[in-house]
This record gives sequence, C-alpha cells and structure tokens, in this order.
Amino acid sequence: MESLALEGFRNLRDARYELDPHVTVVLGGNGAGKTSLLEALYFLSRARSFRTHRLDRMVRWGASTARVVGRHRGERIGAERRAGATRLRLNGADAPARSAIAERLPVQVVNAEHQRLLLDGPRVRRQFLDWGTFHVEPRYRQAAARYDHALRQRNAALRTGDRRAEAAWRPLLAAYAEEVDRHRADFVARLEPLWRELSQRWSGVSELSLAYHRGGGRERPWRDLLDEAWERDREHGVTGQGPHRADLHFSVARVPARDALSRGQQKLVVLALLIAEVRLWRALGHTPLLLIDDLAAELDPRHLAGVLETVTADPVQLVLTSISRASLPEALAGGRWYCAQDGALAPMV
Ligand SMILES: Nc1ncnc2c1ncn2[C@@H]1O[C@H](COP(=O)(O)OP(=O)(O)OP(=O)(O)O)[C@@H](O)[C@H]1O
Repeated sequence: MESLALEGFRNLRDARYELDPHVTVVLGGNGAGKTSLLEALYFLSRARSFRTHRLDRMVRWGASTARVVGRHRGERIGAERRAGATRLRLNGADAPARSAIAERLPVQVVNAEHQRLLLDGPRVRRQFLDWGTFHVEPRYRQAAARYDHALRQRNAALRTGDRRAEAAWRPLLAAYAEEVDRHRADFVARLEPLWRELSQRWSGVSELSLAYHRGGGRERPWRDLLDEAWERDREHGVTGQGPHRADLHFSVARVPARDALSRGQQKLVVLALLIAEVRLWRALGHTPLLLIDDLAAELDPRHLAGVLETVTADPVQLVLTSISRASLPEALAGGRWYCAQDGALAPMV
C-alpha cells in the first residue's frame, strides 16, 4: 500500500501519510495514536476492528464519520463508518462485496491479543481457519456460506421435529461439509510446514505439531457420520458434529501447547502461525500487509530481534509500532519512520 488518508478516525489527525513499500515504523508514547493507525489500516482491509465489535467507537468523538482511504497497487480503496453503517469503496464506486477488498489487501495483525489463538476456545481458531482458507481458496467463502445455511436449516428442522425437511437437508449438509473440510485441510497442510519451521526457530522447541480437527470422526464421509448421529441429533435438537465444531490443536510431544510451553514460547508459536500465514498468502501471489503493534512489550530483546530479522527479510509490507526506538533491533534501521504524538505523525530523519 502506497499511502493512507485519514479523516475522523479516533484521535488521529485528518492527514495523508506515505507508507514505505517494505517497513514503516511508528514510534510514540502511550496514547499517541499508534494502535489507532494500525486499526485504520485493518478497518480498510477487513471492514472490522481488531479492538472492538462496536465500530462506531472508531469515529472521532464529536465527529460523524470515520474515513480511511488507501492507495494500493494503483487502486483506491476506501472504508467509512457513519451512523452505525460501514461503507466500502473501490476506485470511486461502492465495493461489490467486502471480500473484494479483503482479497486485494489481506491484512494480518500481531498484538498483545494474538495469544488468544492458543488460549481461547475454538471459535477464534475457526475464524483464523476461515480467513486463512479464504485467502488461499476464494471459492471457500461460498462453500462456507452454503454450509452455514444448510446447518441452520437442518437445526431448525431438528428442533421442530420436521422429519421431511431434516431428511432433505442432511445430504446437502454432508456435501457442503465435505467441501468446507477439504479446503480447510488443504490450507492447514500448506501452512503447517511454514509454521513448524518458524516456531521451532523462534521458540527453540522441537516436536511441535499443529493438527486440524475437522469436528467429527476421522476419515469417514460426513454423510455416514450424520446418518449415524441422527438419533442423537434429533434428541438434542441440534447437529452435534461437523465443520462448525472444527478446531486446530497445537501440541508438543502430544501435550497441549498451552500446558507444555511458557507464556513467551506460546506467544512465539502463535506469532509463527500468523507470519507463516502471511508467507503463504505471499507465495500465492497476494500482497499482504503485516501490522505489528508494540511487539517489544511482548518479547525479550533476543527473541524480538530474531523475529524481526526474519520478518523484515521477507518481501512483505510491514507497519510496526513501538514505544521507543531503543527497544527495536538494527534490522529495522531502513524504511520510513514516523513519530506519533497527540494523533499526528511526523516523519523522522
Ligand atoms: N473515538 C475516539 N475519538 C478520539 N480519541 C479517541 C477515540 N477513541 C480513542 N481515543 C483516544 O485515542 C488515543 C490513542 O489511542 P491508541 O490506542 O491509538 O494509543 P497508542 O499510541 O497505541 O497507545 P499505547 O502505547 O498506550 O497502546 C487515546 O488517548 C484514546 O483515549
């Protein structure tokens, strides 16, 4: 992404900033607006925030609209939040779909929250699977939407005891489950070696493994599993197995990673997953944007240097924030630097 124009976004001044094609560093004290800048870039790509579900919070207090416009590979991408609604723009017109922007500008954010991927329940890992798989296989989005629809319909039929409707939806649900499962398994199979290499290098732990659990009995057709579980599903009034119960399991010599690793190692293992995903997108021809928020607060200097050396050696566009220059390694000496203060970014020389 070449440049970013902001208007009414949190405490950030209305201004336009150039981004370095490789590394942009934003330094600033607490409350300067560093995270808000990364949030603006994320909002542009995903039409969401990584901080809040209440997107109106992004609108500057007292203003009516928050707007972010980016120039990316010769295109103009815009995202706007106003009166409870989000509007996405592409080259001067409304964007045909959210996915049209997300596809053009895959974004990855690394912040203090990223460990949740390991520690929280499976929902966050399924979200990770969904985004990752979508960027690897665009047809996945439609497959996942069809599956969700069929699941809702079948669950409604199970709840109301409508046997005919259930019998009609069951084979469809099974067919869509196969499709969703295949795309996700393919994504994880591509991601796993990239992740393993990085996580071993950074954490120093061997015997790490990452496994995709598909949400039901192994290697069996979904049709058979659904047929077998039918009585139980009828009793519970809900579909008990399927890709909606899928998960990713991290382990070290068969022990769950959350029990086997230190907190810092857990961070490195999850970080490796996020960076591996960026590498995979890149290998598939995307131009991802990597946002790293104050990683110096998360890792010790040696590990921070190791991670940033690897990340900056990749041909990926990075925007990184930090409270102080001293905590950043030499690997970042090049690139474009800004100093953030009271929501304004001043170029540093
Ligand atoms: N909608 C808003 N309008 C105006 N200011 C806001 C809005 N939302 C948050 N702020 C303020 O913006 C400031 C910048 O917050 P931000 O989280 O970007 O800072 P930061 O530089 O990342 O700080 P830290 O290093 O402490 O994480 C904060 O003082 C916050 O109170």
